[in-house]
Amino acid sequence: MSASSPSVAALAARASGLPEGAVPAVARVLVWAREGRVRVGVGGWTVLVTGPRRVERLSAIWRAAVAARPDPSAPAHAWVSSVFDDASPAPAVLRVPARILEAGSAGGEPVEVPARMTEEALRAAVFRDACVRLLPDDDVPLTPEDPAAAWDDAGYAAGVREVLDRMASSGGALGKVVVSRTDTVPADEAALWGAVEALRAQYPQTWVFAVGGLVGATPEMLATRRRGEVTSRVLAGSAPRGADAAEDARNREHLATDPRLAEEHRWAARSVVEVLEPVVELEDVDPAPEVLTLPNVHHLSTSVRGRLRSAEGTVLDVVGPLHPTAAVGGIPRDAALAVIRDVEPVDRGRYAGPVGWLDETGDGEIALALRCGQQVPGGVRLQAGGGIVPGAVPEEEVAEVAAKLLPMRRALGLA
Ligand SMILES: C=C(O[C@H]1C=CC=C(C(=O)O)[C@@H]1O)C(=O)O
Repeated sequence: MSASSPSVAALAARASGLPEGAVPAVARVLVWAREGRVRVGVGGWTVLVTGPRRVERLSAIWRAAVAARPDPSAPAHAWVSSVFDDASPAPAVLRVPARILEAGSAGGEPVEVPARMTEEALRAAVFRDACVRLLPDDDVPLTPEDPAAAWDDAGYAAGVREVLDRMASSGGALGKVVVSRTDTVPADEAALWGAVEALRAQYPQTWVFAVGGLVGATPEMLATRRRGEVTSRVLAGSAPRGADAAEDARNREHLATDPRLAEEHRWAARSVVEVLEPVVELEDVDPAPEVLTLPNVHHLSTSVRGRLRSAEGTVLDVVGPLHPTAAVGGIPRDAALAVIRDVEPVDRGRYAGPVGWLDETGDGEIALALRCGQQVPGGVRLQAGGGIVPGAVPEEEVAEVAAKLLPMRRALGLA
């Protein structure tokens, strides 16, 4: 980031037309940032969706709203953040800002991103769906929190053991379950804005986002769609960063060669390839993984790319059947989901759900909401998880999740 590029909070204040020094609430601002470029959206409308097939319904609502506008070909832009589990009481969110500003790494004046939506068009798009609420502003109600229900380290280790027991008694039917935990910390608005800035500066390889108070820096891209081209970045299998260069190289080498981690990764990559293949002409149906090194952790990473077989739909229609991938759910998917619902003490809400943006053509970028925190009354609920496969060691899993919580803890000034 260049010294002359504005902070995200300053950009949001400017987009909101606030006086010098005033800053809007994080939960009301939309952010999407990567490698020095940042977009913020403010004002506009909020669509809240509950019930099944939320990602596909968000796509249908967006397409209907675009088509219902006076000029359906004019630019339009929305942010989305869906829940991990369709059974969650928390709503999926479609935010349509009234104003969008973008700033680049080269500095210079922020530019206005043209976008035109009307309340009438959104009303026309949602009126048939009884499980949808259209709010006439930028408010996304925060869900109350019960930190007493959350696991501590010992609770998480016990949860991992429970999952390993269930795998053993499944006779091999249950191959992988991603288990996650929460950590609710106090944070005010200034700390959250500071976190957005710190994540941008420290994790340029990730996508930094804020939607309805869910703030994070995710390294995992479910799907991008751009003029018929689709890409996906699958992550699964992790190793800690070393304390020095030699230990770091050993950890990286272990990740690149360990058969259990390779198997865990292959499952996750296969689950994405199998879902995409019917709708995307893939360049390679058996792509090889690489090691992605982030400041806090190494990951096995596979890039999948190809061309859409049909121009219909939106990036959310690509994502709907993919979610939840084995990187956040497990294998087999439904059995793993049932275990997650049963074992985890706190509903995931929008953690590990699809998060990103899309435009009037249906193009966009939808990542997985990982390495993030959800603003709750008085603080932020951080959440991270890890893939559990037979042979996993609970204490190592505790350490892995701590490493994944670190970006947010550090960004909030807590570590
Ligand atoms: C579920 C998370 O990470 C997933 C993504 C990458 C690597 C993972 C792993 O190695 O277990 C997880 O599947 C999380 O960060 O909360």
